[in-house]
Amino acid sequence: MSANIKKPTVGTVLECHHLSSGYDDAVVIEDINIQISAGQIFAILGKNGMGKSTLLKTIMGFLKPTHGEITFADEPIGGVEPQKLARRGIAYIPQEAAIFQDLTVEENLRLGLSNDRLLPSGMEKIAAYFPILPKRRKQFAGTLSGGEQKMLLMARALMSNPKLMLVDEISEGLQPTMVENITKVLRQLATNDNVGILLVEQNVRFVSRVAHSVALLEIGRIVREKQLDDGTDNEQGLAEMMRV
Ligand SMILES: Nc1ncnc2c1ncn2[C@@H]1O[C@H](COP(=O)(O)OP(=O)(O)OP(=O)(O)O)[C@@H](O)[C@H]1O
Repeated sequence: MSANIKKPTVGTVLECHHLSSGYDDAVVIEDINIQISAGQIFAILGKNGMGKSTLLKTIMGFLKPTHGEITFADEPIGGVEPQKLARRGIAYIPQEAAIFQDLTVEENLRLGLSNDRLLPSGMEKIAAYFPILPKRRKQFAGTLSGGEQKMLLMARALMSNPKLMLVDEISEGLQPTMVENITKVLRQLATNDNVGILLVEQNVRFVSRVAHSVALLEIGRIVREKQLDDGTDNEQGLAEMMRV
């Protein structure tokens, strides 16, 4: 797996510059500075309540920055509505299983499309990444297993050919084999499709295998950063970074 790590070489897709945000008067994330290139997987590690989801919600336009800037492909996007950002190429995969349980797999996937004519090419792409989903296209999404529902969430995001993916604790509650599967898919998306990926996670093992770069978030601030080395076991180093 790690032998496939591609060093990011191309332009910046996302930049947060002195970004702060929160809810009403409560500042939750403060002075966040990150830069993600096309083809790079950047992970933010943090324990419960540190502000990981708040960061993604701010980038995706659900919350307005109280300070600082966010740029996507060099364009400022702070406070731009989520639907507009989705059309511009940002896919958001929330922590909660945000699929429509009473719709079929295919109907859920169609919701990721701006134009129905793109369905065949979208399904082809999904078949390559998640072969099980086209086989289940007529099945109600609510009857999929928890892991399959996460796959469907990711697959729906892929239907729009995103340039940037914001992924909130995708590994939570998943079996190790499913986590491995998702690791492969994320790596391929970065390597083959040049997607920039921002993950927020608590799962050190998963992050150590999937990410190129890691930042540790503590009470809304990035306190440490680390580049992960190709082909070496990064898990112990990351676990130590979490502890100190
Ligand atoms: N809608 C909200 N209104 C007010 N405070 C909120 C809201 N959502 C989250 N918070 C607070 O913001 C802080 C950070 O929450 P956030 O969900 O961003 O953390 P997290 O790192 O994603 O945690 P977890 O891993 O548990 O999901 C917490 O103290 C939380 O209580």
